[in-house]
Formats: sequence, C-alpha cells, structure tokens
Amino acid sequence: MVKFIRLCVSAAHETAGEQLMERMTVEDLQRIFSSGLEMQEQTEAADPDSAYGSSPGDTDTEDGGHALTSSSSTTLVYNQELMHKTILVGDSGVGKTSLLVQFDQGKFISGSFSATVGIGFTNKVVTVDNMKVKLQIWDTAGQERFRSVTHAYYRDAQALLLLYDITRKSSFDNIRAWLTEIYEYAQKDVVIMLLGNKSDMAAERVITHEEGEKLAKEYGVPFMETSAKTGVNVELAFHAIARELKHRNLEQPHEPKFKIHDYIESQKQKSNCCGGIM
Ligand SMILES: Nc1nc2c(ncn2[C@@H]2O[C@H](COP(=O)(O)OP(=O)(O)OP(=O)(O)O)[C@@H](O)[C@H]2O)c(=O)[nH]1
Repeated sequence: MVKFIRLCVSAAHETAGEQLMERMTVEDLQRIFSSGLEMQEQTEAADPDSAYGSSPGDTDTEDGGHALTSSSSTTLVYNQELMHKTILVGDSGVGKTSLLVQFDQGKFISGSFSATVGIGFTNKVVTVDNMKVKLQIWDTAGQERFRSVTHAYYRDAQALLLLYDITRKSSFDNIRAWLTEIYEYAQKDVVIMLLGNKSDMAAERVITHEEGEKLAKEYGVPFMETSAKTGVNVELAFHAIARELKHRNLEQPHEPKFKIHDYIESQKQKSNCCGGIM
C-alpha cells in the first residue's frame, strides 16, 4: 500500500522527472505531502509499508502490546505501540536516502545520484532489551528549495539524524545552519545525532573524525562516522536513537539516565572486537 508520495528526479539528466520538478511549486508539494499524511493516518492500523521496498519481516508487522519491566520501587511500562518519528536531514547528496536504504534493506544502490524531492518515510522496528521500538524514519530533500516543506515535519519529530559528507567541506560548514533551523523548528527535547557519512571514501576525506567530534561536542550531541556504502555504524546510529527514545518513554525520576554517548562508545568498541549491537 502506498502511504505517501516520493518523487525522484535525476539531477544529472534532463528526464521527465526533472521537468516535472521544474514545474512544481512548493505549494504543489505541500498539497501532495499533506495528502500523503492523511493517507498515513488512515492506514495507521494496517500493516505499514516502506517507500524503499523493505522486506515484510523488517517492518512493524509484529504484534504490539505493553512490555513490563520492574525496578525496585516502580513498574516501568513501555508502550510498544508508540511510533517514534525520526528525521534524516542534511545537505543534498550527503547520503540520507542511501543511509535509510542501507538500514532498511542492507544494501547500497550505487550509480547516478537522484535527488529526493520532498519527503517520504519508512517504518522500522528495532529490538531493544526484547522490546519493540517503532521508528518512523523520514527521509527529507536536502535541496534548499524544499526547506519550507521539511521544516513543517520537524515539529513533531522525536529524533533527528543530521548528516554531512566527510568528502565535502560545505556540507560540514552548513551543519551550524542546520542546527540553528532545528533549534528553531523542532521540539526542545528532540534527540539529535550528528553523522559524518561516506567514511569509506578515505582518499577523498576533507573533514577529519576529530573535527566532526569537536563540532558535536560543542553542541552536546552524539557523533559517529557512517558509511551507507559499507554499512559501517548504520545500524548503531538507529539502534542508539531507538534505545534513547525507549529510555525516555520509561524514564522515572529515580532511574539512572540513559547516556547515549556512553552507549555509542561502548558499542563501537564491541563492534571493533566482536560485532553485533546489544
Ligand atoms: N561512497 C559512498 N557514497 C555514498 C554514500 N552515501 C551516499 N553515497 C552516494 O552519494 C550520492 C548521494 O546520496 P543520496 O543518498 O541520494 O543523498 P541525499 O542526502 O539523500 O540527497 P538529497 O535527496 O538530494 O537530499 C549517491 O550517488 C550515493 O550513491 C556512502 O556512504 N559512501
């Protein structure tokens, strides 16, 4: 079932798609996207679908329900029916769609670059401590002309993955502007994670790991380098987000706070030696 509209156009060639995009106004796109959202609401109870053709087993087809865990003083409840909206943002071409396809389908589609027009989503279930955490992951268009469309989606986002391309300085320099927009349009407590993508392209690297880390530290957000091509750290990024969101929804005043930075560091060390995300 198609639940939203996602259009791709070739950025390299004069295709029918490109001509279509040229004729479309932001208002046209907003109309299309809001009808997509209505469809999403109507189909919430049905099996979700993926914009990127994920396999049925990957999406949230499992039974929901309420999981119980106990602490010494309280019973903590995590509602596995909750859907956590997560958005991928960053300059055009940094690899947002590729990252989502890698996480969703475990593959990398190489070839000519097709810029995303507008926005689309994929539902994924991540298992955290034997509980199902549902992520609705939105892939946005990085091009400036669609910015006003994507801003509208920040408001009810619970997590934002902000990407730059380690081989393109401008995409790194623009991170501050992206963060300014995020702070303006998103909720105050949104989970933000900075990702330096295309880590496989070592020979073309212009932004060091340390530079990425320093910027992330300045803003107090977790950071890692990823490769949508090889899959390095892709699962970890989404798992860390899922774990943080689950903990936030369990949080009790006397519970120790989940520390996403520490979790990422411990998992990086584990995957270096033994593989697998816990
Ligand atoms: N080598 C390498 N190439 C990548 C990686 N991620 C993306 N690419 C390539 O970079 C180009 C842009 O990737 P996309 O995923 O379409 O970028 P995007 O951020 O979604 O772009 P917009 O839709 O315009 O916002 C494509 O040619 C991808 O194949 C990566 O991790 N490694």
